[in-house]
Amino acid sequence: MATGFADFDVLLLDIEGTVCPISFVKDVLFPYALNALPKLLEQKWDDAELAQYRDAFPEEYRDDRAAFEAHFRDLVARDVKVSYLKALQGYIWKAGYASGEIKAPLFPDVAPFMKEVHASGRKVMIYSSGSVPAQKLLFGHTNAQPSDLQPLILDWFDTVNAGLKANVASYEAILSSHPDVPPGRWLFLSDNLQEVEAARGAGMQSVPVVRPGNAPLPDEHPLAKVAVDEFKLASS
Ligand SMILES: CSCCC(=O)C(=O)COP(=O)(O)O
Ligand SMILES: [Mg+2]
Repeated sequence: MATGFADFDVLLLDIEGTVCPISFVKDVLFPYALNALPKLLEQKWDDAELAQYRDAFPEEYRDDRAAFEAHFRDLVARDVKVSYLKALQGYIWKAGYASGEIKAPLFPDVAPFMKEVHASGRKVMIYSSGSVPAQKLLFGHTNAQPSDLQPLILDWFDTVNAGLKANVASYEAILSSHPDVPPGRWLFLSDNLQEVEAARGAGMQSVPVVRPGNAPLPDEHPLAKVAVDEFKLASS
């Protein structure tokens, strides 16, 4: 059993700053997509394969390659968590994971904790601003043993099927997709206090996690007192 938490039936995990360092997302994933973008647009601008991602962008960027690329770069620079950007990033990252250039560096306690929760018959689910396909790539190519942790994960949520992570309604949507589990039997872990507050607003248990590379939690915030540190998730 994990220490410090009330009992739970569902472990719902954020990704960036919770299961892996923020630097992996900001310094590896985002630059990979930015570097690959010009060639992709040059080679596939008119391809049906790219059309589903291109057509999800606002109308003013869909028919103008330069404007499209500039908009993509601007969204990434501002870390805007908009679904159409996240979908295209996930599509671009696929080649990086497949070639072995990208591998997700999970914090050392993550895989043991997920395995422990799964082995005890409880459920592990993911909720990230990254698209569900991007989440599956990440957990399919980790530094853990085995590298593919997808078999441990029962369900996946993003801004498309749940909504924005700071909104209480998004957690209510997640709860409604598993009506067999009462809200109080969920445990959501995230580095983001707004997300933790929103999950609590929907009736879930939720605490912030403290990780190397994350911004320090404000001392005066009541949730800082219940934050959990690295290496304390798993009992083993
Ligand atoms: C699914 S991996 C990419 C993560 C990502 O794009 C992102 O914006 C991270 O947001 P999170 O909600 O996991 O903090
Ligand atoms: Mg996060």
